[in-house]
Amino acid sequence: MTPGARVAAAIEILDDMSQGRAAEQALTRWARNSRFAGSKDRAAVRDHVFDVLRCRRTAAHFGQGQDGRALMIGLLHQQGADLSALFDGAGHAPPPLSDKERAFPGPPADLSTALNLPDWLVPLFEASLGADTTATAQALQTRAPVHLRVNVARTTVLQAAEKLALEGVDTERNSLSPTALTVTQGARRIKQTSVFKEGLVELQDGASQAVVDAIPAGRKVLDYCAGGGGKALALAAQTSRRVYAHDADPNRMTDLPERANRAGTSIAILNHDQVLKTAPYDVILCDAPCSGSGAWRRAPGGKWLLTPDRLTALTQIQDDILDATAPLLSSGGTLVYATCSVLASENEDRVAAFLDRHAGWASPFQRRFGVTSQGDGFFTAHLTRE
Ligand SMILES: C[S@@+](CC[C@H](N)C(=O)[O-])C[C@H]1O[C@@H](n2cnc3c(N)ncnc32)[C@H](O)[C@@H]1O
Repeated sequence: MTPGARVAAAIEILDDMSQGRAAEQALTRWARNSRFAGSKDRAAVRDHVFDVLRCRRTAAHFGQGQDGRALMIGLLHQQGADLSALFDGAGHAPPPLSDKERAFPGPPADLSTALNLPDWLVPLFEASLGADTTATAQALQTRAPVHLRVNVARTTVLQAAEKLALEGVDTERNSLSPTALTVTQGARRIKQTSVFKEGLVELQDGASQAVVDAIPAGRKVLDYCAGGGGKALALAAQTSRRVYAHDADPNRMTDLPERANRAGTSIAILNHDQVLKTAPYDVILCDAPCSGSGAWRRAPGGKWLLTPDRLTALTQIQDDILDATAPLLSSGGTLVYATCSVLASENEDRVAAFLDRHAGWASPFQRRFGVTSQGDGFFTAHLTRE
């Protein structure tokens, strides 16, 4: 496909999404109907669509509209692309720009458009992030870096990096975690490498790894919101641990046994009754469902779907999860709370509310991670009984 044809495909997909289809569904639908598209074409089209999702408001501002064509014109204008070369009507490229489309407006005057955030979220970002608000919102508009966790139970970081380089994946050390590598070249090849297939590395964000690194010693560990199991696998790589995984939605853990097997470790999956029967635990990790605002580079659709009501509902779920797990902790154990959110209402406020509800508890450790090249926005707090 020509660069113009890739833009036309992104326009088609964005228009499909305006009918209520999720990005992944719309991309899959397009790919199914476009067998001529090679893997590089699909990746380029996907990048266009996700770039728009990260910068939807400025794209609509510069493109002077909300449809796929306007959004792509606005995005490409922002990116400094040569629009007349892409919109030339040749082959499958979109038709040339009209005079109106070429009359680009100046920069947006209002802050929420400039920051590419919904209006209601700007005060929450400001209250949570203060002077870091603009930098965080801007970071959320960029493509997410790719990080790997080296399975140090099976290899060293140096050996993994050398083997990856031989298979065309270049990496450098990530400052947030001693097990983390940042991919600098060849990210799309990772899953085809023998290093990945043999379980020597896993895809995992740097800050997510740092959250696990900070978890205190303790043999019996319950990952209560295990999801896909990224953190459970990182915990299981610490050979001193026995890791149990639970999730309210067991389907989310379907791949976990196979991933644990590939990593040469094992994780016991527990349903709710088994969680109660197996208690107490030395450590309980509550990587709670959250807005995902620290990871909106990866899943930008969430930025536009979050509502004030949904955020309030999430904070109630976060409180409920902490209340449900606190009694399952052994004496001297640590309850670890974590989110990939940058909002204080999901982070420090939840810890404060927990301490208000539970006399005799303290939070000896809290850490926030900003949205950077080294990791997503995360928060973690340790809760202990005094
Ligand atoms: C942030 S994700 C977990 C990500 C995972 N820990 C990882 O590192 O890959 C949150 C998970 O919490 C689960 N969840 C939601 N409500 C829950 C509840 N009340 N009890 C347990 N898990 C819950 C969701 O199904 C989701 O998989």
